[in-house]
Amino acid sequence: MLALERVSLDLGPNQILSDINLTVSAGESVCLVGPSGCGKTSLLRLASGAVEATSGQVVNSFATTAAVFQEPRLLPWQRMLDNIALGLKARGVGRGERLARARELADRVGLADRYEHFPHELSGGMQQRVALARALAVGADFLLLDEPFSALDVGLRSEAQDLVEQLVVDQGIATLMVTHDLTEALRLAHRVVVISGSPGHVVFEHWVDTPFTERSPAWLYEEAGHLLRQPVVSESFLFHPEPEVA
Ligand SMILES: Nc1ncnc2c1ncn2[C@@H]1O[C@H](COP(=O)(O)OP(=O)(O)OP(=O)(O)O)[C@@H](O)[C@H]1O
Repeated sequence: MLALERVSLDLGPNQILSDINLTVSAGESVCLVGPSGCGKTSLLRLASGAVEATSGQVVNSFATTAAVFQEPRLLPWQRMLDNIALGLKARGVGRGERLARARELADRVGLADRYEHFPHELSGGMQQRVALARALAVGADFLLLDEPFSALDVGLRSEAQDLVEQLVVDQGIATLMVTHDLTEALRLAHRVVVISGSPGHVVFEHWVDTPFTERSPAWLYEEAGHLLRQPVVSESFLFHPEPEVA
């Protein structure tokens, strides 16, 4: 389980996050949405242990946490299988065993015919699937996903979402995912958390009770419409221009 209790974060002179209470339970998928700059990535960095809270408590009791970012961050000089096996190498797993495991994962993310390809020989969507397989290779029971599909076109994006849905539904992997896209959040989450303001704080939480199999495109748009009718949610998504200085 991940638990943030009354967490605040200052970076330099600025308070970025204020009084955040947030939990992610085993097997739970939580999506964070909110306007640009409200501190969503900073919250993931707190969850990963990359930064420390200025006050409050962050407890991550998942066995293995792994992260996937907006850009795939693959090693360009390594073939696809070696990229997937990177974390296993760092953990001292022998070459034969780690490549066997990497092959298994490449098959699972639909890249069975690309074992020997270098990253530049793969499409953006394929590279992102490699990044996901690399996170899974280390046996992660908790995935931090920072807008992992925002650079993909609509078709690839939907494919990648299917993959995350499988991880959540079939394998019970817990996820904390940042997205700008409310329909993506509604498709993949058990719970949608809206963050807003400066400093960022949780303004709304929405439990999605509809089973994953029943979340059709029509349902997603209707549900997003419902959510956006909540004033606190629509205000978060509105553009607030900086007041002009005379
Ligand atoms: N290392 C840092 N030092 C100082 N300020 C920082 C640092 N990193 C981020 N910030 C500031 O913290 C605020 C929140 O940034 P963060 O990237 O967490 O927001 P976000 O909600 O993920 O934004 P976006 O949706 O645009 O990716 C921003 O104002 C940013 O400028």
